[in-house]
Amino acid sequence: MIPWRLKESIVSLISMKNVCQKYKGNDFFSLKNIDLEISKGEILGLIGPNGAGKTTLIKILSGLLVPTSYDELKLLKKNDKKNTRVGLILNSNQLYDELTVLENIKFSLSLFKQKRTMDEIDSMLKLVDLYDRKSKLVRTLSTGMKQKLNIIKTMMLNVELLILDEPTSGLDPISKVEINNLLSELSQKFKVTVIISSHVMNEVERLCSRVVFLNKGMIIENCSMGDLFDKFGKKIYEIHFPCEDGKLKPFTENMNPEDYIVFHQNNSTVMMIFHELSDFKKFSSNDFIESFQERRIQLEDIFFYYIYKNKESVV
Ligand SMILES: Nc1ncnc2c1ncn2[C@@H]1O[C@H](COP(=O)(O)OP(=O)(O)OP(=O)(O)O)[C@@H](O)[C@H]1O
Repeated sequence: MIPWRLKESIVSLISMKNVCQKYKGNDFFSLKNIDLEISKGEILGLIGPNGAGKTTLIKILSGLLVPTSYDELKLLKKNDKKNTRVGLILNSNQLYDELTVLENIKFSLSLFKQKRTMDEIDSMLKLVDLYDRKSKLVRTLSTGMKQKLNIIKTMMLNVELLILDEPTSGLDPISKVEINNLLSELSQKFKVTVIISSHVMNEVERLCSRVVFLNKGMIIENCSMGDLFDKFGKKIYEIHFPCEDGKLKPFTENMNPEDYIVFHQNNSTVMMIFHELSDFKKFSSNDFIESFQERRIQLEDIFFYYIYKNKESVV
């Protein structure tokens, strides 16, 4: 079972205070005043719209980028044997297509001066159903198989922190589920800390124990998945109106603006109400409404909430 709540004995793996990043030539900060603690064993979901700063943060976490300024920056350094402790899997092919599956693993091990027995390699290959393909050239693998190989190859380096940028991008729904199951299994089996940056909200919701929400370079939410859903309640009411904002006033005038968002989608105005709605009959029975739906709240709804609140779109 995926843990929703963080365990009591929290050991901090990474800690940063007031981290800022401004790229050369930009007149804005890509990251602004970032305070973040990452604990051992957690699966952290990094979410936010395009350009929010997720990749920039990942680069800093993996030591690829030194931020413009910071008050504190405790990252995972190479250990005494000079082995890497951070595995970074970017949204690109990090394999050698003209080498076999096994050769790719062996090359990676030798590059990072790590040793694995053939039994250990075989058991990892079996874990991801690639054992029968170990002598095949990587270019003959599907995108999903390549991603699985990328992940186990990195895990065999004994990393303590695995960072993945869009790990399921370009994969079919089955492969997506398989990759997420693999990450969950690896986290539990090897106690590795996992950070994933993703736009696929239902995956983050299912996989991650904590979520960090970035917007315009700032952290606007950072809490356990359980606490986030406690905050927003269990249900959501989604109401579609014909596209005439003015007519919404009778519906919204007695409501707390913090409880709902309004935005346009196709030819409709969509209203999402986030807390128990006392008098929802007035919505469901109104002729003016195109559709009224009561459903379980999802992370994607909360994502919408933060984005539209940030745009001050409340009617
Ligand atoms: N090397 C760079 N030089 C200048 N600006 C950059 C550079 N890298 C990123 N940026 C800018 O910093 C901001 C944050 O970019 P970043 O790639 O971190 O966002 P992101 O959340 O990963 O976006 P996406 O979801 O689209 O991948 C953007 O405005 C981007 O244009």
